[in-house]
Amino acid sequence: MNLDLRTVSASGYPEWLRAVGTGFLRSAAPAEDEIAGRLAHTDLSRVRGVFDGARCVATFRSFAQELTVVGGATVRADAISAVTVTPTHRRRGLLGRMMAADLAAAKERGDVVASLISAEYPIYGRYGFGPATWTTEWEIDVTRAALDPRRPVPPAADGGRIDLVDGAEVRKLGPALHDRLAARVPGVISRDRRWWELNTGVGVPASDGWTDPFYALYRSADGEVDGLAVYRADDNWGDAKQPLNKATVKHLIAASPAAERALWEFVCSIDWITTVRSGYRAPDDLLPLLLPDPRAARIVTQADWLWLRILDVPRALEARTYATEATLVLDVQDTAGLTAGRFRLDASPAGASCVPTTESADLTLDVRELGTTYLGDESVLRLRDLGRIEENRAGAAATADAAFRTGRRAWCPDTF
Ligand SMILES: CC(=O)SCCNC(=O)CCNC(=O)[C@H](O)C(C)(C)COP(=O)(O)OP(=O)(O)OC[C@H]1O[C@@H](n2cnc3c(N)ncnc32)[C@H](O)[C@@H]1OP(=O)(O)O
Repeated sequence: MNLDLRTVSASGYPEWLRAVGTGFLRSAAPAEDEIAGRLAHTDLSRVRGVFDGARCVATFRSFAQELTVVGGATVRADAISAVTVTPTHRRRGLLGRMMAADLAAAKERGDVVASLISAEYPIYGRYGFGPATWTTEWEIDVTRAALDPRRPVPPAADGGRIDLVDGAEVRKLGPALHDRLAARVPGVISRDRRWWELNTGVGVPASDGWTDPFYALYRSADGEVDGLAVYRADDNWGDAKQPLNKATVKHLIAASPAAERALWEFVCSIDWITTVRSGYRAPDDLLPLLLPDPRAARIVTQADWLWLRILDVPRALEARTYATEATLVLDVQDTAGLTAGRFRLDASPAGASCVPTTESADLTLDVRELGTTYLGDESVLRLRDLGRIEENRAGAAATADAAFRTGRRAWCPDTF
């Protein structure tokens, strides 16, 4: 059987998109408006498919993304999405072929990392990816949170204000707010204009059944837009005529802790709302602890989120800053041969230099583990104790841990 791996042409795109749906267990063919909308915003040179005759049986797409690293700089990521293999063609190495082609092209282009959100944990480690951020979702029983029901809309105390606005206002003001979030939170990924459009109902395929959410903007005392909460509410009444409505937060981003606290307090203060679903947050989000009774917040999801594959060790490690000064020789194993080698890292809070070396290694690790520790979210000591990082010099794991970790955890607010 001839299984032809190739980039997809505009005329082959509808068939490719149909195959994506099949892989994600959606039997309905994509509608015309969905095909046209996606095609207009897709770089076809980065859309790959495997064709069995005329039928597309495997799909893979990547696009350019900026990823914030520790210290606030960004690196260019090869963002991978729409990975599917039709069930009739699974486990014949099609994903392996598509991945090898895409990562080789990314390396050639000079991308520093590849990124993805993994559908299932066991899929991507074999290609050098490791989970670099985690996520937590809470469900809050507002009636148990010990919030004072008489309090006015926060946050009168700091002079800021909250306004409900429409999608057009969010498209205008959201990008600059997001830039400020990206400058301070490692793990944040870029959002282009289309992201803001699709997330405010513009260009959404009719079959998706868009309904407007509520958009709450927080402005600081000096009028700066410091936060945005996007939420929807359901309509649920108890038999005794009590409101039992649930608010589900779709997005909540803030450029200051004051804005973040104010928006959570706001969402937890809306009359009729007795339950708040937080959406996917950093595991150390302010949310549970800002409630007078944090036990009102129950964790409903805790899982790996953004996976990273380092493509260029020196550029990746030089792009970020470190909590302490440290000198470490890292022996990075990479069976795909994309960035293997021994590197001397001279790290400091101001930046780092990372160069190939022949000095003896302090730590030996697979590129997977480097991806997992890159944003400071996983402990080098823990990975050593799991047997995944080899400590060649006593104390090196503790030194690396102190340098790589961050005070607040990395967070990727988006999926792709
Ligand atoms: C970033 C994203 O888009 S995430 C979305 C990923 N897609 C899905 O989850 C949709 C449903 N699943 C699928 O379409 C397919 O199962 C895929 C794409 C995950 C895998 O495609 P395949 O072509 O079957 O993978 P391939 O044959 O190249 O497998 C390579 C190796 O990975 C393993 N593998 C592949 N998928 C899985 C899985 N879901 N769980 C565990 N192991 C897996 C294979 O067993 C094989 O192992 P081996 O090298 O030890 O023999």
